[in-house]
Parts: sequence; structure tokens; C-alpha cells
Amino acid sequence: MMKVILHGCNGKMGRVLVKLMKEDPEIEIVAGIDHNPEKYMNTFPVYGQAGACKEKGDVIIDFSHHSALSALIDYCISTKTPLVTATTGLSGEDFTKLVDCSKDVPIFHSANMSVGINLVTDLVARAGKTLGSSFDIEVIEKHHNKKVDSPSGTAFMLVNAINEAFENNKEFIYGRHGKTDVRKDTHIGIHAVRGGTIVGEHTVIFAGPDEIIEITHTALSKDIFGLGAIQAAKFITKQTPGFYNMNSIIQQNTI
Ligand SMILES: NC(=O)C1=CN([C@@H]2O[C@H](COP(=O)(O)OP(=O)(O)OC[C@H]3O[C@@H](n4cnc5c(N)ncnc54)[C@H](OP(=O)(O)O)[C@@H]3O)[C@@H](O)[C@H]2O)C=CC1
Ligand SMILES: O=C(O)C1=N[C@H](C(=O)O)C[C@H](O)C1
Repeated sequence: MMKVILHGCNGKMGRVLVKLMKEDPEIEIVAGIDHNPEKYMNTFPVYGQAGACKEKGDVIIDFSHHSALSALIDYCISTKTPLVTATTGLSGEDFTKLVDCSKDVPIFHSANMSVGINLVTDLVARAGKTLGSSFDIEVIEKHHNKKVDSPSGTAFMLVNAINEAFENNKEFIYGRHGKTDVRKDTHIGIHAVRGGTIVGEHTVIFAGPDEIIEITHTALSKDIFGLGAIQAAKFITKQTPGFYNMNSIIQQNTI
């Protein structure tokens, strides 16, 4: 039985994880951590912050807010608990802290826990490399109206992968408005749409002379993110300290 501590248990993704983990006979949720512990009647104890958690878990799954990450990492280091973190909106400092922590504890981070988007990340990097600078690259991401961070973590994952293929020579342009300068071929435009209950859609457009390639991933349910996080949790409880992502699982399973 894998004992899980769920960080952000009362949020939208937290509730999805509670539902999915209750259906999994190999998992027990031993505790939750959330800003507002009293919000739901849970069958497990819920604490207002990581430091207050009394239970010991085999792993923590985190879908919360970037501002909570620092305290969570301190908890993981002091209790030597592996962490699967899906939270987006992380700063460079947050990433550095995660990488430092991974020297002592297994850490898994992916801005998108679906298998599909991880394949798309490879595809767009390859497309960028193949098409070169004569194709303009623009990314459009669409999410629900409750999302707090823009652009999405996945959009950053996609453009960073493309940029690497261009030896990091690209400049990210966030939306356009007014009488701005004309587009340069070093630009990658990134555009965020927010509305309704859109689960998550990412399109990368490669617009060239007289032809256009569009690669789109559409998430149809939040369950895919939850199931990916559960798969990641099962994976890192068997790993030594290090920094892991979806590719670590894909390579192992050759899905
Ligand atoms: N990697 C992936 O595949 C996916 C990642 N995400 C990411 O997961 C995160 C959560 O998404 P979602 O569930 O939709 O967001 P929600 O806002 O619905 O949930 C976040 C939860 O975390 C709580 N929280 C906020 N700050 C803290 C804190 N300092 N300590 C403890 N709990 C805190 C919130 O409490 P309160 O509301 O009271 O502030 C809320 O209950 C986002 O960063 C999102 O981008 C989402 C889907 C997929
Ligand atoms: O907040 C969300 O909902 C999502 N966030 C992640 C992101 O920022 O990329 C992943 C997914 O698209 C849903």
C-alpha cells in the first residue's frame, strides 16, 4: 500500500486526485494539506501547512500554488519524503530549490502530467529543428477562467523545448497589442486564452511561406493529469534521489 500526502487537497485537482486515489486499491491517502483545511469533510486529516502534518507518507503529490512550494520543499527535506509536484507558475528560484532538494530526495516535476503533451513536446522541438527560421512559431494556450497563472506551465515547457532546438536564440513575446514592432524571426509569440471550463488546450503554429503546420493537444478531462500524477508517485517511490519528469517514465515503459 502506497501512503500519499495530498498537498492542495481541496483545490480542483486535489478533489480529482481524492476521487481517483479512492478507486485505487494500492493507495491510501494518509493526510492532506491545504490553505483552508475545513473546506470539505475528508476521510483523512487535513493541515493548513506542510510543517504541521503529523502523518508520514511514502510520497507527497502536490497540485497547489507556487507560493506554497518553498515550505513544501523544506518539509520534504526534513522528512525525506519524495515529492511529485505538478504546480505551475514556478520561478527560476523555485526550480533551483527543487533541483537542490533532489540531491537528497526523489523529486518529480512536470507542468503537464499527460503522456500526450510530453510526446507533443518532443514533436514541436523536432519540427522547430527541421523547419528552421523560415517558419514563424506562435503558441496559443486555452484554459478555464479560474486559472491563476499565465501563460500556462505547459506553454513554457513547449517553448523552452523549441528554444533549445534553436540554441536558445529565440525571444518570447507575450501577446501583442498596439503599434508594436513588426514580428522578427527570432520571436516566439505566446498567447493565453481564459474562459469557461476549458480543461487545457495547447497549439503550436509553424507558419511558413505558403504553408502552415499546427500541432494541437487537447485535454478532455482533468483525470488525465491526476492519473499521470499517480503514475509518477508510484514511479518515484522506487527511485533514488534525483530529478525526474514524464520522460523518465515514458523511457522506462516505452509507452
Ligand atoms: N502539471 C499538471 O498536469 C497540472 C498542473 N496543474 C496546476 O496545479 C495547480 C493547482 O491547480 P487547481 O487545482 O486547478 O487550482 P486550485 O486553485 O483549484 O487549487 C489549489 C489549491 O491549493 C490551495 N493553496 C493555495 N496556496 C496554498 C498554500 N500556500 N498552502 C497550501 N495550500 C494552498 C488552494 O487553497 P485556496 O483556494 O484556499 O487558496 C486550493 O485549494 C496549478 O498550479 C495548476 O496550474 C493543474 C492541472 C494539471
Ligand atoms: O491550471 C490548469 O488547469 C492546468 N495547468 C497546467 C499548466 O499550467 O500547463 C497543465 C494543464 O494545462 C492544466
